[in-house]
Amino acid sequence: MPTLAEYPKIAAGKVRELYAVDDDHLLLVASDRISAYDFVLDVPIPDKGRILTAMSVFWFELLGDLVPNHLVSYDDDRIPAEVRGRALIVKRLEMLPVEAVARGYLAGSGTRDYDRTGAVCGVTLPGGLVEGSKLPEPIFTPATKAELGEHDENISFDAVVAEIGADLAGKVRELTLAIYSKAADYAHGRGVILADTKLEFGLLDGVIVLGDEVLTPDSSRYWPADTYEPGHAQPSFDKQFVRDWMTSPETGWDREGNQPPPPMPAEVVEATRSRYVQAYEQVTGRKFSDWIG
Ligand SMILES: CCOC(=O)Cn1cc(-c2ncnc(N)c2C#N)cn1
Repeated sequence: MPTLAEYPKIAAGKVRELYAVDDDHLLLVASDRISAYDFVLDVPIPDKGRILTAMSVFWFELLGDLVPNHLVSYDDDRIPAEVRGRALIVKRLEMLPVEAVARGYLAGSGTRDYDRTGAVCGVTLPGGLVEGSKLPEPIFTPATKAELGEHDENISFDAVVAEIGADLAGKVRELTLAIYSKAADYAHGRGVILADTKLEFGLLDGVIVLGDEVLTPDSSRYWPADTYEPGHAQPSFDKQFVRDWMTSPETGWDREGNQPPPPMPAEVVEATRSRYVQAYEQVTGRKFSDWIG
């Protein structure tokens, strides 16, 4: 069993790292770090990396008939013991330079673009929609991959065509909407609204392959279905306890400032861990205690 230090690190995000295993394989590692209000918090959420990795594995399996994916293994000798259960051996792809986003509901930058222009990424929407509105049908709202710490920028479908060509752009849109629709329907039946999701695709021998993490609470908005009510920001299934703590009077933290947030108390950490476990078990029907690592 190799150690993580033996693998060259080739990319790092706020809460994940990517390492080279060999010419054809990479190791995608999910940490226990959590990001809220664009800050990576000091205190980790125990098992967050394992829970979100188990979620990606579930969705790769459920979506296997829709699209090939880059997952090779989540449990083999190439995975160092220190990251077992929160790391995936994946095929090395030629990644497409687009964040493939599907939205079934209006939220975040989608609401901002809609309020300003009546459209999102050039897709005109009906009038009268508000934050949290369910869209008449899911829409493809691509974005550019921003540098670490920057926000992705929403772009039009035509901009994607200019970047990767009409054929690939069309296939990426079709796959993104099909994957989102199947996953959102599946999750809704289990009490979770997937409001939107961000996917990444790559090419392997000319074939489009689904990469990255898929349909996790870090790449998607997870809302509890039982409290859904358009007209305001929906509570996050997983991050609401953290957000409420950060903005509570007792912390005195200013979200608009640039001071790092205060360290989370243990009860907020534990409550957040429980929400990740609940999201996993409720959506997949699997027991997290059965997951490796
Ligand atoms: C730190 C995490 O960064 C990313 O996930 C973004 N990213 C993905 C790749 C990638 N590159 C080749 N093949 C792949 N299978 C993948 C994947 N996934 C590179 N950056």
